[in-house]
Amino acid sequence: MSGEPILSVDRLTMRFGGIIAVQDLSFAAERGKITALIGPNGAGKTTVFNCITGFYKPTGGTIRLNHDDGRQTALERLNDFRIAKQAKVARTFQNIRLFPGMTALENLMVAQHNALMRASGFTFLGLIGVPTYRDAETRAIALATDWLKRINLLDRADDAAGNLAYGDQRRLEIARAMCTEPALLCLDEPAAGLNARESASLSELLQSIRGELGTSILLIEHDMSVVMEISDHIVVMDHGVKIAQGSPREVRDDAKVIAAYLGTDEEEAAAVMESGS
Ligand SMILES: Nc1ncnc2c1ncn2[C@@H]1O[C@H](COP(=O)(O)OP(=O)(O)OP(=O)(O)O)[C@@H](O)[C@H]1O
Repeated sequence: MSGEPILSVDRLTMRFGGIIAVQDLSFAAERGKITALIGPNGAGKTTVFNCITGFYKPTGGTIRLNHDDGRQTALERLNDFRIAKQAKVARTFQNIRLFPGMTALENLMVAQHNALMRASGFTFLGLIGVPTYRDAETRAIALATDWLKRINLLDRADDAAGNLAYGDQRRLEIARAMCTEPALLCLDEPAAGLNARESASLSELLQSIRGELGTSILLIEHDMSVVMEISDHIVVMDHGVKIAQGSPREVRDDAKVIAAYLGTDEEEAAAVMESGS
C-alpha cells in the first residue's frame, strides 16, 4: 500500500477474560481511500471497530489517527466521546441507531449539536438569537439539506426516520455520520439487510464520499459484491489475527482467505468470492 495512512493500528490486542478476540493485529488505512475489514463471524472485526472508536479500551497495542496537519492522536487513550469530537472519527453500527421518532432532517441536525452548542454559547446566546448562532444554524441546515439531496431523501425531510424504508434509513445513518464532518468514517456492515438495488446505491454513495469529498472510510462488510467493488485495500481477519491483506483481486485469489473466511467447501467459497468480482 502506498500513501500516508490516516489510521495506523499496531499490535492491537483485546482480551475478554480468557477470550482473545483480537491478537497482535497491525494494519493501516490510507487517507482518502476505502479500507475494508473482512472475515468470518467471530473473527474480531467489530471488536477492532470498538477499540478504534473508544467503546473498548484495548488490552494492548496502539491506534494512531494521523491528522492532515501532521498531528497524531492516540485513540487507545481516549473515550468514545473524545474520539468523535477531537479525532473526528465517526461510526455507524450493525443495527440502525437513528432517532426513529425524529424527522430525517432533525436526525442530521442532531449530528451537528456540538457545533451549534458552541455557537449558542451553550444555550444563552442561542436563546437571544445572536447573529453568530443564527449563522451557525443556517450553515447546519444547509449541510443537512445537502446530505438529504445526496441520499435522495430531500422530499422525505419532514418524515419520521422510523417510517423510511430500511435502505433509506441506512443511508440516512451514513449521512448523519457525515454531518459531523469526520476525518475517518467507520461503517459496521452498512449493507446488512439491503437488497441488490439498495446495495448498489450504497456502493455509489460510499464511492462519492471517497471520490468527491475525499473522506477516508474503514468498512466492515459481509456483502462481497460491495467489498470487492469499492475497496481500495482489504484486511482479512480470522480468529482475531490478520491472515491476509491486499487489493480486492489479491484477497479474492488468496487460498488462506478462501479456506478460512469462506469455510472448508472450496467450491462454495470460490463461488461467493466470484459473486463480488
Ligand atoms: N464484550 C464481549 N465480551 C466477551 N466476548 C466478546 C465481547 N465482544 C466480542 N467478544 C468475543 O470476541 C470474538 C470476536 O467477536 P466480534 O464481534 O468482534 O467478531 P466479528 O468479526 O465482528 O463477528 P461478526 O461478523 O459476527 O459480527 C467472539 O468470540 C466474541 O464472542
